[in-house]
Amino acid sequence: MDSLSLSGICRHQFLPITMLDFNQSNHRIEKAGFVRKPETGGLTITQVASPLRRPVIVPSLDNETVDRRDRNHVAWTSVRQERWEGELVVQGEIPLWLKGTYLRNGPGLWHIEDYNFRHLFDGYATLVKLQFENGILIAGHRQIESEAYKAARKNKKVCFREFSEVPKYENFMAYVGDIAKLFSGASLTDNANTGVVKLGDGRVVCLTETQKGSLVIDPNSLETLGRLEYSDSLGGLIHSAHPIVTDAEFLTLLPDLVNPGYLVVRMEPGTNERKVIGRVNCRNGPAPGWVHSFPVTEHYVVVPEMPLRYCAQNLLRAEPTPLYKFEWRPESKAFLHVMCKASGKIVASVEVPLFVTFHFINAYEEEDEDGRGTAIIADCCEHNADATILDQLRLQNLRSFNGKDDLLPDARVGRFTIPLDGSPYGKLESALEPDEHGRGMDMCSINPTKLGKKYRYAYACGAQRPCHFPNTLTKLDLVKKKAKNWHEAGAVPSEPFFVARPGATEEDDGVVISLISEKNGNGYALLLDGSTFEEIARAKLPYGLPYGLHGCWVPKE
Ligand SMILES: CC1=C[C@H](O/C=C(C)\C=C\C2=C(C)CCCC2(C)C)OC1=O
Ligand SMILES: CC(/C=C/C=O)=C\C=C\O
Ligand SMILES: [Fe+2]
Repeated sequence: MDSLSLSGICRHQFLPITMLDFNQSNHRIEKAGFVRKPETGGLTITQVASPLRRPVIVPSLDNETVDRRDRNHVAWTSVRQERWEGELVVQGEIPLWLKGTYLRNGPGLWHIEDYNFRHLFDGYATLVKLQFENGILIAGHRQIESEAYKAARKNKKVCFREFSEVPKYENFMAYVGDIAKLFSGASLTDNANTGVVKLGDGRVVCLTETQKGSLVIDPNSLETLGRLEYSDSLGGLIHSAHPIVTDAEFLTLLPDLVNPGYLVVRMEPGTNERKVIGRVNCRNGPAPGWVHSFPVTEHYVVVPEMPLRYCAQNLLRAEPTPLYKFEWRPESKAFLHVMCKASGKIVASVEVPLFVTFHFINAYEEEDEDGRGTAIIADCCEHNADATILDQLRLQNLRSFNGKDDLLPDARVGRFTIPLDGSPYGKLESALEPDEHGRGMDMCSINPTKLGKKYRYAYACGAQRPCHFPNTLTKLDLVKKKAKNWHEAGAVPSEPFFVARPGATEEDDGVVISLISEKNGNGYALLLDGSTFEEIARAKLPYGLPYGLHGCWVPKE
């Protein structure tokens, strides 16, 4: 679908409710109805029209006026306008019990003026919503108004330190000044582009790795309401991008880069105060391992100490390194620490084989016949101890897929066994044969009622080779050690998100939601049955959206 046909389709099928294009402040309009192609730096002019017959952006990396659909996948192309909302036409049937809003966050804008970002994780946050009620689906997206995003729009340049992008310094003194601001956190980004969570008190918060990037949003309008200011004095600048959030608590890890270790903290609903449960000192190495996520069981928090360590030197650099703010330190080894949630005491600390993970899937306690805990099982999307996955997520690599070369490094469901009898070593094995899911594995969800408990099913993205990025939706049966894969040629699906049917007794009784970015530039919301993993509904969006990372469910009360 091109932008000209968008106008017709929108009026008849998508019923746009609101729309705002980027042209008003972000991109120069050469003349009415024409825009400079923003990602080229070239002068090619493309005529476009929007549902309201105002000019909108057709982002392209090409320097010629060609059909961009053949060249650059919409998954890796900046979102074309600031916001949109409208009702979608549904093919199939949305279950009537599905009442609420699925929110998905992710980096959706990878350029400022003519400057193009390099890494997937640098993009300014785009929040997407799918509101389900009575079989009707209203969709929308909107940019999150972080200080970093607003400053970049206003000043037409990167103003804060992002995942890999840093502001361009006019001279050495400006660089030194910015480094000084790094220690206070002032120069760090608040671009909350990673996840979105609903706290027990109803607040909905978008998150990233920086603590200042905890932004409260309105789940209906997607408006940015303000920063969640933590009222404690725990300090530190960073935290895990994936807190464990339930109606009862918000648990997270605060890495300590000065005295290598992690604080395990807990925040009650209705407060902004995190309280320390306990501290884990690193067993090895000059800095803590990256804690993008961590798992919990019913009684314990598992703190991972990966050989992929934060690196102060790389943090200070003006240009990205292959491992960005991290470094690979195999000699520092890998450990898992187990902390009792009630007492803060460390009950186990074991060395494990080297590993690399972004995402833990779940964890649970194993017991003997007398109900005594014998071990903890912790599952994660494990990248075969190869940190190069981080560099594979450069946009140039993602955009360069030609349908032939197979560049996605192998990954698996890594299953750790942590003995609770004082043994010094833990085990790491594949939970199922990785060929079951094409040796790709990331972006996982489970039935939230199984959090910290023995579970059977997980949903994630696997791979149909050849590919550069996970491209299947996969249901994992961890008991039968089998996977069922959904795949559509050329499509990039985002994290399959499981929503349980109210009153369900079976673990997989529910739906799985994903947003699909298609090869031809289109996109749709997809609903699969959680049990059969067959399609139950899909609804075409007015235009394909960029890839997004993590989501949450806000039930309608
Ligand atoms: C994954 C993933 C990437 C994205 O990260 C965003 C930022 C701003 C991360 C910044 C940093 C590190 C990754 C390491 C230590 C310092 C700091 C600069 C805060 O969010 C994600 O979830
Ligand atoms: C997209 C991704 C990690 C996202 C982190 O939040 C990993 C994909 C790897 O295969
Ligand atoms: Fe993540």
